[in-house]
Formats: sequence, C-alpha cells, structure tokens
Amino acid sequence: MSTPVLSLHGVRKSFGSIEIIRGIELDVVPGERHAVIGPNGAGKSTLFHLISGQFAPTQGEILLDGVPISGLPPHLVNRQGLARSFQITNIFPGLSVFENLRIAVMQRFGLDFVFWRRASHLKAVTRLVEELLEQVRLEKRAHGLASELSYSEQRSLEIGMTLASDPKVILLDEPMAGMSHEETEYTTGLIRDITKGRTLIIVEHDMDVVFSLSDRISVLVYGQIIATGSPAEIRGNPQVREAYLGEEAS
Ligand SMILES: Nc1ncnc2c1ncn2[C@@H]1O[C@H](COP(=O)(O)OP(=O)(O)OP(=O)(O)O)[C@@H](O)[C@H]1O
Repeated sequence: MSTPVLSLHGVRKSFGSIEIIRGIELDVVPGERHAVIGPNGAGKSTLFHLISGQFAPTQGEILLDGVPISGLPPHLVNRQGLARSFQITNIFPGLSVFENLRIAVMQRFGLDFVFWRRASHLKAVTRLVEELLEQVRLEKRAHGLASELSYSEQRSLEIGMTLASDPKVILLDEPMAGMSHEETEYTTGLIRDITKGRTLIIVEHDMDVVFSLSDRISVLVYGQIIATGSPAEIRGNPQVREAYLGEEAS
C-alpha cells in the first residue's frame, strides 16, 4: 500500500463519560475513494468532525500527508489540504453560481484587496472559476442565482466550492441525503468524475452508491472500525453482515 495521505492512530473521543470513538486505526491512500459506513449512532459524523477539526480527539493522532492535524481548528486543517462539504447552508443564495465559486476561489488564496485589483490576478481567478463550473457541470447556470438551482444542482455547487481549495483530501458527508433516485444517480456520476485522481472520504447511507463508488469501505460499529476492505470483501465479511449489512448485502 502506498504512503497514506490520511492516517488515524488510536483516535478516541469522549463526551463527558461516554466514549463515542473507541480507538480508530485508519489509513487512506492517495487517490482512493473510501467510504465509512455503519449503523445510526455508530460515530460516523463524530469521526468526520475529528478529521476536519470541529472536534479535538480525546486521545490519538491524525496525520494529513504526514503532518499532525489533530486538535487544529477547521480553517487550519483546511489550509493543510483537507476540504469538507458543509451542505447547502454554505452557499450564498442571493449570489450567482459564478460569484459563489469566485468567493471560494478567493478564499483559497486569502490575499488582500490590493491583490484583487490587478486585472491579471482577476483573470486567473475567473479561469479557475470557469474550470470549476465545467467540472461540476454548471456552466449553463453560471449567471443564475444559487437560490434558483435545483436541489442536486445546489449540491453540485457546494461540491464545486469544496474543490476550490484544490484539496488533497475531500470529505463528503451524506451527499445524497434527500435526493431522488435520478438525482442520486446524477450526483454519483458527478462525484466519480470530480474525484478522479483525488482522495475522497465519504459517509453515505445509500448502499448502492457506497458499493458502486468506493475503492475501499470501512465499517464503523459502536465507535470502532470492525472491517476495512474492497466492496467485495466487505460484502462477503460475515462479521459485517451480522453487525450491519444484514440482508442489504445479499
Ligand atoms: N456533541 C456531542 N455530545 C454528546 N454526545 C454526542 C455529541 N455528538 C454526538 N454524540 C453522540 O455520539 C453518538 C454518535 O453520533 P454520530 O452522529 O457521530 O453518529 P452517526 O454514525 O453519524 O449517526 P447517523 O448515521 O445517525 O448520522 C450518538 O450517540 C450521539 O448522540
């Protein structure tokens, strides 16, 4: 296995006296699409909060490209190269699709106003925004208001904003939540395209999506990873079937 881009060693998280994450060991390799699945309340969201810096672990270490990030606040974790989708609430509904993406690109550079007055710099930003529009297939909607997009288009925009920082690792938290079958199929294709050559970690309840999209799957049960493997390995794992997948995997 190549050197992991994200590693968790002995990661634990307690709230008061209750331990929710109970000693996670996980290596995610560059370029893989890795899903985390598990029953309700297993700790998937908590795990994402730990990786993206919303929570600090009670114990253990998280490394991004070999650099310790555990305990860093979200904006510094983001600067190290990890981007997490923050759902539609992150979109500015009164701005156009183009303007939303431009804000995300400008945040990436984080430079002051004087920088943005240079025409050449603005042109470079516009080019990046146009590339993102193409990647998330929103070119035709560029000048419409974000609030006028369909639900799945808003998710696409939000994914585009996540890509704007050119992250090493992308975290997507239930991207298909609330989507129709058609929207789910469309968004799965989009995620497959935009994550080519990138590293994705996804939490998703739709098992068709998980098994078709992932290179590897980790199964989280009661705060512990009980198995990590290819979709075929996970499907055939008796412990996983018993603890979680049950008849869904058949
Ligand atoms: N800030 C918190 N304080 C106390 N308990 C918490 C906190 N956040 C989460 N928990 C508890 O941790 C457990 C795991 O929650 P979490 O949301 O991580 O699970 P999940 O696997 O994402 O669930 P779901 O699939 O339903 O989204 C739950 O019992 C939850 O009540």
